[in-house]
Amino acid sequence: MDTSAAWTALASHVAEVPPMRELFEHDPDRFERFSLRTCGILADYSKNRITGRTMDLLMDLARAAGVAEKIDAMFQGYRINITENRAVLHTALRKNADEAVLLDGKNVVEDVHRVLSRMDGFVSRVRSGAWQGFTGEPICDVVNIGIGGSDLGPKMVVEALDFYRQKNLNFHFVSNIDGTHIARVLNKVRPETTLFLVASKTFTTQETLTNAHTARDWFLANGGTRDGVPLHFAALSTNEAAVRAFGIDPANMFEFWDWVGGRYSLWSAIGLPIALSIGMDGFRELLAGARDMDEHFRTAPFERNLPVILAMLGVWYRNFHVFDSHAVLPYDQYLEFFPRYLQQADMESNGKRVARDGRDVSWDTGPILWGEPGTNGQHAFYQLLHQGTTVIPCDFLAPVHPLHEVGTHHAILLANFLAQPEALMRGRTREEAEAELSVLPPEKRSALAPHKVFPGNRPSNSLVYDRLAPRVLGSLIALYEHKIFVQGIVWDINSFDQMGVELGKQLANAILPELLEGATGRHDSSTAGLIRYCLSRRNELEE
Ligand SMILES: O=P(O)(O)OC[C@H]1O[C@H](O)[C@H](O)[C@@H](O)[C@@H]1O
Repeated sequence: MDTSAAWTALASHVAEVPPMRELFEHDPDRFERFSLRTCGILADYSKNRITGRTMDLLMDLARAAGVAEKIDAMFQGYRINITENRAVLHTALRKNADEAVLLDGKNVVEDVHRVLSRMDGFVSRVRSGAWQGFTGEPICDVVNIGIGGSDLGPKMVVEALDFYRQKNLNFHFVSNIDGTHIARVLNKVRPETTLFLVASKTFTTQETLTNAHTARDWFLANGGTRDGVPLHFAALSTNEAAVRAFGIDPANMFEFWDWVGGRYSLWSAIGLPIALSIGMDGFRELLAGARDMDEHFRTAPFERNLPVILAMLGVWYRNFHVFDSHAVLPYDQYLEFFPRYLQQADMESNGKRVARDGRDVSWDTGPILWGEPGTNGQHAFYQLLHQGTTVIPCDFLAPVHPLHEVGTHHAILLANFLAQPEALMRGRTREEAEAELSVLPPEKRSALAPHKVFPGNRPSNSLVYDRLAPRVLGSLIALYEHKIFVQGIVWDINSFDQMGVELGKQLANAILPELLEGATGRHDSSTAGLIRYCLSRRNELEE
């Protein structure tokens, strides 16, 4: 990859791009040239270190990497997850019922809509109160027990769309094996009125099964009856045998399939908490928004294709400027969990070091992704964004309209949302800094001025949508999914496995009996020392 003509051309082009301030001064149409409206989102990518030629070269690289062919292959259900020999078909989860996607000769869209209509029935019964707990009371609290993709997506969307939530239902998400997590939730709910959704693609995940057992024990110890279990426990999974073995009736299981990656699963039965919160119509709107973006991604020419553009800008920074991280900064409190959700989507997908053929890559792959809502972040880490020695490309997101009616908050929020990318791009020169300090005596001025200089030329994208609603949220999430996909193609990695999470799990399984039985196995002196310390300190504390 890094020896291709497109790659080499980009490598020598880096030095040719003037600072952004200059580019804006010389081109009054820069915003028009480098912005795009699609799927309810205005994306301004003009505050990037790019010229028209940069974009041409980046699109050459995308073409050389075979992005167009790979997009087709994904949508058609080819087994592009090569290490697991699986298709990658989260896009089939949002197809209309009259469309078809064939996998091994079977139309998977039929399965998708069969499960959607089962979800529909369940959702309306729970929301209307027709679904009753073991004492005949309706459900008030839904506790989703899952981790990773079986937690982050539904949790992020339920929170993001809380405005649309049916207000007599409350949602809780338990993921961590740390018992504190479930204990705190169980303290807030009543067994009579609580519905537990055990969400796990594999239904073998230690955290989820442990938490689910704890929830069931709590239910039975607090007045719940064995006959009542089916009224209070449902499973969202691909693994019917394991669901049965756990004791959940398959009638209460909402199914999905191995061609849905965990981090791409919120569109499947894993989205049941979303549907319970905003209703099935809202959930279908979310799917429709993702479908809008799928269509855009599949059909728009690369030059006007938002996921491709954002992906290639990311490649530009990661590989040709060697910037390590990428910040996602929603100026929308409802998107509080969006960066955290994207961490799994992006870092589990593209945190890879071998190419598809198993050879070590000689180029950088996925960046560190992180972020917090604005304006909070401004009062925490933006100092580094503006004046630190490292450059962090940012995505700023904001709604034009708020979903509340409190005072002038939204204008202030938007002013900040607009000012930060401007400040990052423009910076402040030494002369400007000195001019601002003109009231000071010259020696004080020159002592202070360097601290007030902002280098500027720091890149960002701004994404603006009307107001946060299911449809545009669906488009936004799918935008990032496809961006990650394109980058994985360019980096020639398999974005769809996650083998890097295995080793730690295996070692934890080896250490657990040592902690329970008090014997130390074979470890390096650091790990052995820590185990010994924990065991002896625990004994002392328990005395
Ligand atoms: O849904 P589950 O099978 O319980 O998996 C939950 C999570 O577990 C693993 O650690 C994977 O790295 C994640 O990709 C996955 O989302």
